[in-house]
This record gives sequence, structure tokens and C-alpha cells, in this order.
Amino acid sequence: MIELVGLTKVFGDRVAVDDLTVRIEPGRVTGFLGPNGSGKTTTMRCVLGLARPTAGTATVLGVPYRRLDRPLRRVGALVDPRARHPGRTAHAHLLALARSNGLPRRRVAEVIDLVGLAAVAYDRVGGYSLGMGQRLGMAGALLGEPEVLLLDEPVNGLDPEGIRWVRGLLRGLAAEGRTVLVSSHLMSEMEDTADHLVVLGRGRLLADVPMAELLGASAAVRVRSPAAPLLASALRRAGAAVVLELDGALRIEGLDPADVGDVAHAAGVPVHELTRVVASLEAAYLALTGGEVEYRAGLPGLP
Ligand SMILES: Nc1ncnc2c1ncn2[C@@H]1O[C@H](COP(=O)(O)OP(=O)(O)OP(=O)(O)O)[C@@H](O)[C@H]1O
Repeated sequence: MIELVGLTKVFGDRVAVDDLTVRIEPGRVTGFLGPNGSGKTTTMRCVLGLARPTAGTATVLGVPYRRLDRPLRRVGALVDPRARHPGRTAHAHLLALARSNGLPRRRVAEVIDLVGLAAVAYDRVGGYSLGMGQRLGMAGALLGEPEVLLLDEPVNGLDPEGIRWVRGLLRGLAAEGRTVLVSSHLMSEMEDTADHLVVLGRGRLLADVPMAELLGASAAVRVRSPAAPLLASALRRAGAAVVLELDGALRIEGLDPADVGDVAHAAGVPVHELTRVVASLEAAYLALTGGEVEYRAGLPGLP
């Protein structure tokens, strides 16, 4: 478990993390989302003792990270994959980490195999591609078989096979009861990986919500009928909000699919299609963070 209480981090006149209180529970994958600059990396750095909070506390497994003995055995992290000596080989880098945390040498070969770097384990990491560097970062995070994992954009630069591997790995680790906090800007990937979401905007907590709840909140029913106007009136009388879509279907909020079917039946209206529509995570996320984006691209041709 990771626990943040009133966590605040200020850099000069910029509040990077603003009074953040949240608990990251074990046994599930928690997706850590937010626009660029919203404070995700800074939060993870505070948890890992790499940045000192201006106010509040960040604890992991009940204590500040710095108080953990042999921390790699308790907490694995991928936060800054470039923070390693470019002249070292992957094997040497991992062996040094293993030694300083009292881990057996055989674990090094195991994680190298696990992340798919066996063919380049004795190459200097300075020559690694972005994806190879990410795999090495994952190897370091997994070395001590930790109870808690913090991964900052682990799929950044990975090929489709690598992305799929990370998804399966994270789900497996959560199923074993570990705490998994993972940030990513790839919403479709998050939708398939995370059970729970913590969303930041300008350093503040915007949402701490189960994935199903966030997606379900914007669920609607789509229905087609040759007597759409009649059906729309009947649905509105039943308390639904009804919108006519461009293709002639009705989009209904406020009633579940069974209710919509019952209303149609009672009104004697034929139904040609009836579907429950769940918003994508991308749509739900953009609706949630729309006002919190600091860095927004302009549209070509517009000032
Ligand atoms: N060492 C630092 N010195 C000064 N400002 C910093 C420092 N680290 C982060 N910041 C600022 O804190 C804010 C939060 O940055 P952070 O990297 O935590 O965001 P993020 O959510 O991880 O962003 P991204 O999605 O782009 O990785 C940003 O405005 C950033 O410029």
C-alpha cells in the first residue's frame, strides 16, 4: 500500500503537487493519469524519497521509503530510466543493484530473461534504444520481487509485443496481491490494464475511482426504431434524457437497457437495435481533465 496525506511539493513559485491525499491499495492495478505537468512523476519521486515533500507525507508499506531496509526487496520503481551509467552493461547494472540489496546473483539472469534482454545483456546500456532502456528499467524494478511497484510510463517506447507483455505482467502482479501504481498517457492501454484510477490535474486530485465506475458514469443506451419520435416522447415521459444522433438513432441517458425495452414495448413501438454504450476511457478522461490542461497544442492555421 502507498499512502499520501496532504502531500505537497513546491518548486519555486510552482506548486507541482497540491495537498494530495490518496491511498493506493494492493491487489489491483491503479492507473495514475493526468495531463503533462500535472505532478505524477513528482508524486512518485516523493514516494521514493527522491524528492522531499514541502508539506504532508508519503509512506509506502506504512513507513517513509527511506526507512525501508534493502528497499528493492519491498518497492520496485521505474521512474527515470536514464539514471544509469551508460558505460555499464545491463548485466553489470543489475548485478550492482542486486548486490547492494542482498539479492542472489541468479535473480539477475532471471529478470534479464523475463524482460527479453538476454541477447544484449552484455552490451553497454548507452547504446540501448528507448524500448530496451525501458525493459532494463522494468528488470531493475522487478529484481527484488517487491510488494509494491511504481512505474512511470513503463510502456513508453515499447513495441506492441512489449506493451502486451507489460499489461499481462502488471495484471499478474496485482493478482498476486501486490500494489501496482502505473502512469501512462496511452488511454486505450490503461483501459485494458488498470482496475482503478487516480487522476491529477495541476497537482490536485481530480478522481480516485474504480475504472468501471468512471466508464459506467457516462454509459448510455442507443436505440433505433422506425418510430423514433414516438419512442423519444415515451422515453422522455419515463424520465430519460434523449438525443437524436446524426444516423437517426436515439441516445438515451437515465434509463438502463431493460427499461428502454419496456418503455418501447408499452408504447407499441418496434425496436430494431438496442445497445448499451460505454464511453472509452479516453473520452471519460478528456471530459474529466478538460479544464486542467496546461499545455495545449494550437490548431494549425489558427492564432
Ligand atoms: N526539479 C524540478 N524543478 C522545478 N520544477 C519541476 C521539477 N520537477 C518537476 N517540476 C515541475 O512540476 C510540475 C509537475 O511535473 P511532473 O513531471 O511531476 O508532471 P507529470 O504529471 O509527471 O508530467 P508528464 O505527464 O509530462 O510526465 C511541472 O510544472 C514541472 O515543470
